[in-house]
Amino acid sequence: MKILITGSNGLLGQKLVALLQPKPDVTLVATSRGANKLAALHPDLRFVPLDVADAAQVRRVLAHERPTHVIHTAAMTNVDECELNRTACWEQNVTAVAHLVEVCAALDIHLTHLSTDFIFSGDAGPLDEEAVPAPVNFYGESKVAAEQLVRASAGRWAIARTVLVYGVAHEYGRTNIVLWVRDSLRAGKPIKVVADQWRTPTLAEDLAEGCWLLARHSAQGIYHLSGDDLLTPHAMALQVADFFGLDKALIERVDASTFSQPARRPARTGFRIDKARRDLGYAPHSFAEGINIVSRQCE
Ligand SMILES: NC(=O)C1=CN([C@@H]2O[C@H](COP(=O)(O)OP(=O)(O)OC[C@H]3O[C@@H](n4cnc5c(N)ncnc54)[C@H](OP(=O)(O)O)[C@@H]3O)[C@@H](O)[C@H]2O)C=CC1
Ligand SMILES: Cc1cn([C@H]2C[C@H](O)[C@@H](COP(=O)(O)OP(=O)(O)O[C@H]3O[C@@H](C)C(=O)[C@@H](O)[C@H]3O)O2)c(=O)[nH]c1=O
Repeated sequence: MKILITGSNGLLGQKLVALLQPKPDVTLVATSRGANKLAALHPDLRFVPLDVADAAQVRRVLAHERPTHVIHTAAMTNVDECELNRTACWEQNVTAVAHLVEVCAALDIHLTHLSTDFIFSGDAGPLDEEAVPAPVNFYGESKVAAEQLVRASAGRWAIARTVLVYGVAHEYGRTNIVLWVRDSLRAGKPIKVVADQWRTPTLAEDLAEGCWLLARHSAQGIYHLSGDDLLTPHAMALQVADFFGLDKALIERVDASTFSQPARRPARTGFRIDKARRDLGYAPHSFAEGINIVSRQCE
């Protein structure tokens, strides 16, 4: 099988390259906007520049590469930036998906599309695949619209929804909950962490494995691929501090009454992953194991 991934410079993209590149029965094509960040790590990686918001590039690259599967990870993932720059958010997260859906259906390419718990209101969680979307921020709205395009596709598709992904990436501009807590406490910096949001945080390597399982089986439908521990960010922060032996007094427990971000966050999400366990054999690490794995990758 020939797998083309979009957003290969991103956190999930980098884990997919690390997972798929060594597989003898997979021909891998990594694509992303801008220069390839993985050339030094994977010198024999086939990399093709692809801005998925450009319809002509999508058509040209997919027609030339002729993958059997696309794993679409590229997106604008800064939720606050999406709230403030809605045009760019819609371009990257919706218009781009319209191009991919059109070409994948025309060329009979199986499309795995990445989606999020942020399509939900956060009124009740953890959620299974039957839950009804009701987003509370613009990023969530864009990802609902993207799912609707994929679900209306005439082609073969799977939607992989995930939650609060954490891990270590190379030359990576963004942080995530585990690294942000560890690095803040190591620097002696006090942090305010919410105790009224609920998530099932996801190790990036587990998400990559779940996406591989979907592609390998050319699975069809919606799958929740997250961790299985339902935790608040405050509880996560305490676990990170304990693991690395850092000062928990620097962690201030807050809630929505005193902590807010430019974009609203859904309060209670998190996913039930029974369907992925049953259908795919998906088996994520616990949050504690995930912190341990991250610690072994860090400088
Ligand atoms: N991270 C998380 O907690 C969660 C992520 N998800 C979803 O999973 C997917 C992967 O997330 P993650 O790996 O964390 O995201 P990252 O932000 O780490 O990576 C996204 C990558 O997509 C690239 N990109 C953005 N726009 C385009 C474009 N038009 N063409 C090509 N590449 C583009 C970015 O490149 P550049 O650096 O140039 O911007 C970036 O490298 C996304 O679809 C996201 O919505 C869902 C739930 C949780
Ligand atoms: C920055 C910050 C975050 N938090 C909490 C809020 C939130 O529950 C959690 C993560 O906050 P962040 O703003 O870093 O991440 P956030 O934008 O909430 O992460 C989201 O990213 C997109 C891509 C998704 O698809 C979602 O699943 C989710 O992972 O940590 C604090 O408690 N204090 C803080 O100072």
